[in-house]
Amino acid sequence: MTSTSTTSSTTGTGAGAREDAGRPGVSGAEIRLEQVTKRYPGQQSPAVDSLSLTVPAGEIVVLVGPSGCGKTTSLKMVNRLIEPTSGTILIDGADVRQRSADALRREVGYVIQGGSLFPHMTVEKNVSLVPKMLGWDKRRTAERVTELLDLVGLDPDRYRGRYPRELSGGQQQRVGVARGLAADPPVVLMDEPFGAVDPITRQRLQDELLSIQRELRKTILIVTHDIDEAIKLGDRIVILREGGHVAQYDTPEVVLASPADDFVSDFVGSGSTLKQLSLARVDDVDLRQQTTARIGESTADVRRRAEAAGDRTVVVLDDRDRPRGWPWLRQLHGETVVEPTGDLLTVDQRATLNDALDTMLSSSHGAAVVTGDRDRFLGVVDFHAVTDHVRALEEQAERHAGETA
Ligand SMILES: Nc1ncnc2c1ncn2[C@@H]1O[C@H](COP(=O)(O)OP(=O)(O)OP(=O)(O)O)[C@@H](O)[C@H]1O
Repeated sequence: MTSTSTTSSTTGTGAGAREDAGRPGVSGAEIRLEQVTKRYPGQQSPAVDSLSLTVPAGEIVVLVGPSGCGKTTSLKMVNRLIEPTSGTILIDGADVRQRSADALRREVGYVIQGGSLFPHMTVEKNVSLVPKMLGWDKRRTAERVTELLDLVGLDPDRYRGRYPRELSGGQQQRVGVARGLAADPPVVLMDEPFGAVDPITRQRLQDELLSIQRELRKTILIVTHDIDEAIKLGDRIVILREGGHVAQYDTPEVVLASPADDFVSDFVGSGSTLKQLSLARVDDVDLRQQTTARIGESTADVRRRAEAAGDRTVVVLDDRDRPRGWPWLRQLHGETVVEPTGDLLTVDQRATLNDALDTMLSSSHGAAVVTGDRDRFLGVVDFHAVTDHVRALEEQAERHAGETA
């Protein structure tokens, strides 16, 4: 794979992108910007100057760069919240200027920082806004709300009637994501979607977005100023410098390993082993198998199974295979397994090893439970897995240094 760094014409270069387009399971549509310029009235130089960029269908592409480099302007031109001064933007090959407002609403979801929910509307009303504008009937809209709240990890019965002020920042952001996905658009634009929440919630929301994307395979264009977020979320990242000029557009691996120039390497920071942990995902390492138990199951049976496997803990699952607790055997009292209390720290299989490490450090188990689609249990990631991975990275680096010496 090669890295591209050109300001005039930039397209995805990695192997995965093109092969995905049109493949079953990909519901996204390609976005193409052709020499797009935005000159705000009264400004000497353009905010975005002749930007050309192709976002392949079904991928997450992240626009990242210093403040004022034109990220938000570029994003908002895609759904015409800002009109370009010149140039063309195509979605699925067709010019966005030819689309009616309704067509754009259907095709492009929009998520911004904090969810920006209407405070006087319930969660249900907020999520139904676009379907209503598109004339969906009540039943279809209500079903869609249920489906979406479930998808973003909010119990529909519990949350649909609540007002935004009755939700935490992270929950409001989840509703914002649900609203952006409401009309099932092939393209979703996100502007600093997780900027307004604390770091742990941010990590969870990022994991959830990756998990949702595994199911939906939309084309998602995200703006952030946080390079770690870009590395974690992006199939590809676009590093912009002032004036919306592309400094580099490539996969996070290539950007980290071979920054196009000093601007990129300064922006990305040094390629330490820890940063490399942001590139590896939990599902890149071997998960430890772990005895599981069901709520209501005989405690004696569970204990026998765990002891036979040499486990001192069990992961308790609900009827949808979602982890509910992670007690030590000595904490299993009574005849049957009950819903455990206490901390259960989970990470999504697409979480980075960096996030997993953070989670493990705050767990009394020195490990974290790994979940996949719809929060289903997959196994356990522990320090051994991370240290093995670091060792492999170091060996690889030494070999590389040996070859180039
Ligand atoms: N409505 C406007 N009128 C005039 N100039 C504007 C307007 N909106 C943005 N700009 C200017 O255009 C440039 C790009 O702004 P933009 O918001 O796209 O950058 P950004 O990379 O998203 O920045 P940040 O990370 O700080 O949000 C900046 O210099 C900004 O001052």
